[in-house]
Amino acid sequence: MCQGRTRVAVVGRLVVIEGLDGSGKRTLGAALTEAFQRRGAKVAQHAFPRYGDSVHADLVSDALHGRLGDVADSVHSMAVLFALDRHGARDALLRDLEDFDVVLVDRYIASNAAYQAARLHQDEHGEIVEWIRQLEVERFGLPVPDRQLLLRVPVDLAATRAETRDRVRDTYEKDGGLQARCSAVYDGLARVGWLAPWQVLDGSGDQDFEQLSGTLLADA
Ligand SMILES: Nc1ncnc2c1ncn2[C@@H]1O[C@H](COP(=O)(O)OP(=O)(O)O)[C@@H](O)[C@H]1O
Ligand SMILES: Cc1cn([C@H]2C[C@H](O)[C@@H](COP(=O)(O)OP(=O)(O)O)O2)c(=O)[nH]c1=O
Repeated sequence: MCQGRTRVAVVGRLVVIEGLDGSGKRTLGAALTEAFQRRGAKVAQHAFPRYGDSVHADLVSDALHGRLGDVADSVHSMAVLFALDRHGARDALLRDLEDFDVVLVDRYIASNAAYQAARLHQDEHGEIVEWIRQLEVERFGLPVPDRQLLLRVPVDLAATRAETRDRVRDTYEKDGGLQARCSAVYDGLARVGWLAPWQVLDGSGDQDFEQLSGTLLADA
C-alpha cells in the first residue's frame, strides 16, 4: 500500500535473459548493458540466484553441492528456495523499475519453470510450470517481465562453455540429460509465450547488440 506518498509510475522495462548453464547469459547481459547505455538508457542489473546476498540462494548452493541432505531431491522444495530468493529481491526490483529505463535480469521465474519441469520430465504445459507461476507471480507478487530473451545454444556447446569456467559445476550442470530436457522446455515456453513475450536468440553466433538494444527500447 502507498501511504502518504504519490505513486510513481513504473517506467522501466523488465528484460530477462534465460538459457542453459554456459549458454552465455552473463556475457550477453554485459554486452547488452553497454549497448543500452550507449543509447543513453539507465540500466539496472540483477541476477538469480543471489549467491552471497540471500540466505535462500545460499541454501540453494548448499543443496546443489550436496550439502543439504535430501532437500535437493525434492523438486518442489528447490522451486520454493529459488522463489524465496526472488521474493527477497521484489522490493528492489520494483524500486529499480521506477528509477531505471531497463532492468536486466540474468535468470528469473522461467528458469524455475524450465529446470523443475525438466527434472520432473514435464513439458511447458506441465503441472509444475503453472504451480511456479502461481507461487511467484500471484502469491509473491513478483513483476512480470516485458520481454524474455532465450539465449539458445546447442546443449553440447553450452556444456563445453560451462566446463571451461573456473568453478565447481553443480548437480544440475553435471546432468547432461537434465540440460537437454531443460532446453526442450525452454523452447516450449518460448513457443507458447509463457508469462510474457519471448525472443529467441542464436547464442552460437554473434549478436547484434546495437540492434537488439534498440528493438527492446522501442518496444516500450
Ligand atoms: N558468444 C560466445 N562465443 C564464445 N564464447 C562465449 C560466448 N558467450 C559466452 N562465451 C563463453 O562461455 C562461457 C560461459 O559464458 P557465461 O556468459 O558465463 O554463461 P552463463 O552466464 O549462461 O552461464 C564463458 O567462458 C564465456 O566467455
Ligand atoms: C534462478 C534459478 C536457477 N535455477 C537453476 C539453474 C542453474 O542450473 C542453477 C544455478 O543457477 P546459475 O545461474 O547457473 O548459477 P551459477 O551459474 O552462478 O552457478 O539453478 C533454477 O532451477 N531455478 C531458478 O529459479
